[in-house]
Amino acid sequence: MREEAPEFSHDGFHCVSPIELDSKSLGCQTTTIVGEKIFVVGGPDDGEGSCLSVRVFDKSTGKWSVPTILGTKPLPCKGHSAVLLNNDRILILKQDALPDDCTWFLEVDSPFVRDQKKILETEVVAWSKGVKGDGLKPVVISGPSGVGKGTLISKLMNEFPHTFGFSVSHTTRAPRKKEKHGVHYHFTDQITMEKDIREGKFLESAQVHGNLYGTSIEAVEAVTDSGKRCILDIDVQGARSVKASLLDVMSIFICPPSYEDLEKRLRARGTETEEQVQKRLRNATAELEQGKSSGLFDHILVNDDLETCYQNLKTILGLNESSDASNQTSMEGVECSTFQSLTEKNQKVLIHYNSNSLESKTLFVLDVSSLKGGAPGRTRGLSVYAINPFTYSTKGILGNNKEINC
Ligand SMILES: Nc1nc2c(ncn2[C@@H]2O[C@H](COP(=O)(O)OP(=O)(O)O)[C@@H](O)[C@H]2O)c(=O)[nH]1
Ligand SMILES: Nc1ncnc2c1ncn2[C@@H]1O[C@H](COP(=O)(O)OP(=O)(O)O)[C@@H](O)[C@H]1O
Repeated sequence: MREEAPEFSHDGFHCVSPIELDSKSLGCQTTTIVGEKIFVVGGPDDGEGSCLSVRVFDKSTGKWSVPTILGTKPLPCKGHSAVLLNNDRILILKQDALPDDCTWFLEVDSPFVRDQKKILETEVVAWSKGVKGDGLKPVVISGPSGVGKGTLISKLMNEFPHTFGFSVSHTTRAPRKKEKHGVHYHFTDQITMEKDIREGKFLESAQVHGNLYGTSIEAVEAVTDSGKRCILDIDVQGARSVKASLLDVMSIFICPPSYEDLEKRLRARGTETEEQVQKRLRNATAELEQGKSSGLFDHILVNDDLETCYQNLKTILGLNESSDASNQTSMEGVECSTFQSLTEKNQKVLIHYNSNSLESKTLFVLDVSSLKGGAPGRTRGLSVYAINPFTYSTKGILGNNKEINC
């Protein structure tokens, strides 16, 4: 599926049309046609591997463009193969990548990309890493200031360090004494943050207690890409925005046993001025009303006795004392170093190896019929299984297939 397109030129970088490229001498580049557009992934090899750059040729206007690219980008690789799925995303299989980093999706017309195109009024594509199995939904934890969200999250992360990762938000509020930049928050200023929000870098953002807070897409993807379940500590407005977004989450609202207890905890923490304490307590009334009544949250927990609340949280999250549910998302067993091309038919993608290695290798099929999630975040539901190349014929599995080579 290759088509003529004129010479691409952007910011002084020149590249011949996709049809003329010689992948051996110029590095790995794939072209994929989606309706009126041709998506070109990768470019001339600069000696450090292809950076999987993306360019788009619009057949209707005859113009090239470099789209806005959302999501965490894949690390460079020696080469890749590409195949279009569902007319809205391109499956990219990286060569010589670690097993849990070889399967990626470049969304070109998914619901998230369509939304972002409207907001940003430009060509948009989004990267999303593919993971085996259903993975686990990110967890949103909300509740009024001082209710104990941070305390509960710390306990969870200490007990299950390999399972959970914290989504580090951005905020314009000043750091507290023990808070570290990049660990508790990315501390930033209003102008920078507003610019980043306009550029589509944030999954959600809200004005809370007089400061701007927000979850960047990168913050969530950094956690999910490390194979951990993402925890977001965000306010009720943020929880509402996330629920309305395409990120599929589990949401939990934490209540205090009483308003008086909340006030006591907030004052005992001693991190806010009296004025800030008053503001947080005033806001707590509305937050509690919204949190409890709107059906916004999947679960509501009362944090009276800390240990009891923590055990209830663990039950909701499906944890028991001895299990650390990490590593559920690895793609172990998939050999990414020697494949040559992909063939797709009926939502199954066959990974072809070069003929020399075929005799000693097992073939793998990626079943993409039950994909879930996607940008922003990972694409879950990928199933991988091996087939014996000597007992199955390619045609038998896939019928008359189309093939896209690197
Ligand atoms: N919407 C949104 N709220 C956030 C985010 N990060 C933190 N918050 C919320 O902002 C509020 C104030 O947070 P913070 O200043 O750390 O105070 P604390 O909750 O009293 O520790 C809390 O309700 C947090 O859940 C974010 O990225 N987005
Ligand atoms: N169940 C509880 N009982 C008594 N104090 C608590 C409880 N949970 C948390 N705290 C205390 O309340 C204060 C506020 O908790 P924190 O986790 O900072 O709240 P949040 O993150 O929701 O603002 C902290 O000093 C914490 O030690």
